[in-house]
Amino acid sequence: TRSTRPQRMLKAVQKNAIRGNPESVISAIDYFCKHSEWAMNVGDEKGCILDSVVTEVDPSTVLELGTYCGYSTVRIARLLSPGTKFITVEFNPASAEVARKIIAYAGLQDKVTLVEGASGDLIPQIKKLYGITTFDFIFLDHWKDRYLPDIKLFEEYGLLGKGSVLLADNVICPGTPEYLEYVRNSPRYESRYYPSHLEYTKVEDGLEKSLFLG
Ligand SMILES: Cc1ccc(Cc2cc(O)c(O)c(C(=O)NC/C=C/[C@H]3O[C@@H](n4cnc5c(N)ncnc54)[C@H](O)[C@@H]3O)c2)cc1
Ligand SMILES: [Mg+2]
Repeated sequence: TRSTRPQRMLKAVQKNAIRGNPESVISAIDYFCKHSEWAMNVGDEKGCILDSVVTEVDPSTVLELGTYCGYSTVRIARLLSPGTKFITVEFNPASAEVARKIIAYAGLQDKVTLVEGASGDLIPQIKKLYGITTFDFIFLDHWKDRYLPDIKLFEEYGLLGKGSVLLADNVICPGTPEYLEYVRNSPRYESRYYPSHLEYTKVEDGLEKSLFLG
């Protein structure tokens, strides 16, 4: 049967990247997306903004919603200090399997806990299951209509602390209007928009960084 795009992306990583070298895995995926098949990774342009925010926050606890193939997982994990707790959530088993292999190929499997499931089911259990009280950094890149309900779950379950940073992909394209309206108007957040482009295209897109004020 025909392979899937994530499987072809994995093949490209295994063929073109150097095992244990996260930079080469990132470059191999970006090359695949630019020259073979577009895929919905955060990409190199927005990826550099992601890198700078992760470096600035230097988090001890990280949550990513929407692992997909693990591209942003690798970008984030390669920057984390030893001992950082990093959970990434993916509900499509096929995507999760490809992501596990790409993360392992980059040599970052010991830094990442990939949880298969839906964010809405997992978030209420994170404290109990993983002993995490609050997240220092959260990257949202899953279904766009889940951003708002999930940030409300973070608040409800006390997973945000003063200074927690949320970074949301695709706030322009595909767009997350309700989420943007919420974080930009809530007195509990200080938000800033980072203009960029939809991965591997010239279409306008950007990231929204929101600081939880407590
Ligand atoms: C019109 C249009 C279409 C597409 C684009 C291009 C474009 C550009 C982008 O950067 C994009 O991030 C997206 C996009 O749709 N991303 C959705 C990403 C989903 C992945 O996350 C998984 N997932 C989805 N909800 C959950 C959830 N609750 N719990 C756990 N995992 C979840 C899925 O299993 C997928 O692995 C699209 C631009 C414009
Ligand atoms: Mg995205």
